[in-house]
Amino acid sequence: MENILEKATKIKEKIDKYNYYYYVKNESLVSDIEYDKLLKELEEIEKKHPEIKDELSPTRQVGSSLSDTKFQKVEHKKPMLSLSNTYNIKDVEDFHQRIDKILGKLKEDESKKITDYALELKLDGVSISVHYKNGKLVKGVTRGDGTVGEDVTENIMEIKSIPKYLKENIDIEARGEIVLPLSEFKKLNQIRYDKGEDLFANPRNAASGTLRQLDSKIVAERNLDCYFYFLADCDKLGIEKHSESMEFLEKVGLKTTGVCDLCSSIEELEDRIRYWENNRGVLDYETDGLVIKVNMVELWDKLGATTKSPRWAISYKFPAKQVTTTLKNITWQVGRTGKVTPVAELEEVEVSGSKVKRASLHNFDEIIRKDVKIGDRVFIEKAAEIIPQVVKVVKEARTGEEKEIMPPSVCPECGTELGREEGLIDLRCPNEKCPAKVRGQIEYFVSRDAMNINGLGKKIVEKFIEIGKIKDVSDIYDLHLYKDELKSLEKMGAKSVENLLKSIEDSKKREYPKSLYSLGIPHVGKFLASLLAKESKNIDKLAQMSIEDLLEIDGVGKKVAESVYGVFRNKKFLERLEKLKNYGVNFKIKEVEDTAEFFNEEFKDKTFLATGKLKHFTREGIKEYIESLGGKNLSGVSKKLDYLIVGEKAGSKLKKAEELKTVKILTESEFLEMTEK
Ligand SMILES: NC(=O)c1ccc[n+]([C@@H]2O[C@H](COP(=O)([O-])OP(=O)(O)OC[C@H]3O[C@@H](n4cnc5c(N)ncnc54)[C@H](O)[C@@H]3O)[C@@H](O)[C@H]2O)c1
Ligand SMILES: [Zn+2]
Repeated sequence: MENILEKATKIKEKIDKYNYYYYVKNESLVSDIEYDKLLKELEEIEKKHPEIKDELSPTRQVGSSLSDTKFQKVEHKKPMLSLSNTYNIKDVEDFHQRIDKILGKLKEDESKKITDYALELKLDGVSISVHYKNGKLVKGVTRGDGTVGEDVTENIMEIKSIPKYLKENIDIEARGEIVLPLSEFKKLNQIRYDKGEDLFANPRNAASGTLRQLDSKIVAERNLDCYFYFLADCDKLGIEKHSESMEFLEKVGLKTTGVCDLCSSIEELEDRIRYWENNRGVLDYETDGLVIKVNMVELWDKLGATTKSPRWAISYKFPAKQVTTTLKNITWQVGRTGKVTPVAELEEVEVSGSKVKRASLHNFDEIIRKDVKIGDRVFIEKAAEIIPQVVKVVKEARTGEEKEIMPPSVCPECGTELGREEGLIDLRCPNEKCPAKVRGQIEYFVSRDAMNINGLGKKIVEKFIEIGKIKDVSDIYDLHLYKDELKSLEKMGAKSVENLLKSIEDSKKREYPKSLYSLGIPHVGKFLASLLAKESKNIDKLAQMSIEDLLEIDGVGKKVAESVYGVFRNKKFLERLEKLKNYGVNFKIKEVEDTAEFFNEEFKDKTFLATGKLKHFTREGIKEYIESLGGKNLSGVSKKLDYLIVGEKAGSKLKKAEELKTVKILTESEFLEMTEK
């Protein structure tokens, strides 16, 4: 018993501290998921041991104490509660069962057992209650501890989406969520980063920190936004359904998210949950989940509330995007350009539904700016399909045992002394033969958007670099000389060797934009590679272009022009290019002539015109076909015309061609015969 009490007290102390940081200082010491777990743990203990329950337990309290607030306190007419949350469909089902049960018990309401739900986005910001009198904005109050909030009227006056006047002269209280749009959040953190200030871990902390500023000018600068999700006393306005309240809010000029999906079964709820799990990425604000509400307002009172949350609503939380973990070590990775990047080695955690052990830190400057040390508790984030990033350090969690991170002075792969290019913050290995660089270059060269060579995995590349058979990307095209070595590699059967060699051989025919991209010219990504390929037609021409020529291409800026100009004056690059060309790798745009699948000498550079009604082609279709065979289309009959294809009812054009005598006249079937040669 003693133990349980001690345990509960310890958890409470922790939660109180987290609450204080979260609600008062607008900072998170742990991720939401860890916080929620801790709170659940406390709830379980209290359920099993009701005797230790106390009124001040965080399981019964909303928010955090307002004892040292800088704002005037205002009591809410009706408490502003929290929401109980779930992370899975099973809990949503339980919620639905509970409601059904309660409503079932209310015999007189049997006829009203309408459990239609409204499903909304749960915006991750700060809640606000706004009051309008006679249509005029008079007050804005934060949720505070649920009973009493902070008067932030002056600040909300600076938020454009909270209108000073409604479209109707009415008295209402509406509640909503103030958020910092993602685009604004990025801007704000960039400014703070440039100034060397601490970063906000997420838009919620930034929104809360901004709203609770004493200086309303700062609020005005940050472009907060607000979406409403609740209309108090809507029944007095004759509104029966929550969804109708939302329409009403819009009508009087208060913005909602516009998402209020009506569902009448668990299946429908599940369907919408899945939908929003996959599609929330398109929104410019952070959503941490969905809120499911009983739509009939009349039922709300019947269902009631606990001291902390209503029983008629529940939040369904999405898998956490941000979690905290311990940074165990830093390793240094050498990329294809020689850039040496710090990689955070983490205690494994689950984030956005996948297990993560490593995160990127970009460069040494980032370590300094974020003040990262080995042993730190760090927030990491994994947004859709992006490599996890270290967001920030929890400095309050430091014990004093953390170790300073030192940048390496030599390349961890080849031992060469590292340098910094002028004006650049990145450390670089200058050794052209650095195995890590060659490895990175090959990985890039064979990748799908580049040469698309299949079967050349890391292991093979490492092995061949080790035995000295690959020193440069171009050496890939000599691999056919080492069939035996390839076959001797683990898991490489004769068939896979054959497939690999075929894939290497096929890559020589890769289109010019792709082969150009494969060269890994700094700043030339996929788009620029296609643009440069299109403009230059072949690599020799590109090599001759001056910086001015390059700048003339729409879409090419100074950085790219200098980079392209530079590589074609780099001996090592030119040597590699020469080797690749000698192996037969394609570096020119395939003109129509040679893209022709059925390349046909008779068509090459010959001119064609079709007239009359054709049986097998439309007018456009035959033109395309001619081009695909290497021919050219003319629009009129002249001495330049080589062939006139005549269909039914050919008229003046045929006559003219007959007169000229230089034009060969073909029927449609003669033309088709010609293509089959
Ligand atoms: N990381 C930390 O240290 C820490 C500390 C305290 C709280 N928290 C997080 O905050 C949560 C508790 O905070 P809370 O009480 O604000 O609850 P909550 O944020 O989980 O849910 C309630 C709030 O959701 C908001 N909301 C957004 N859209 C809504 C909509 N359509 N309808 C109704 N409400 C909507 C409202 O502001 C409401 O007050 C915890 O579960 C935890 O995730 C984290
Ligand atoms: Zn090196």
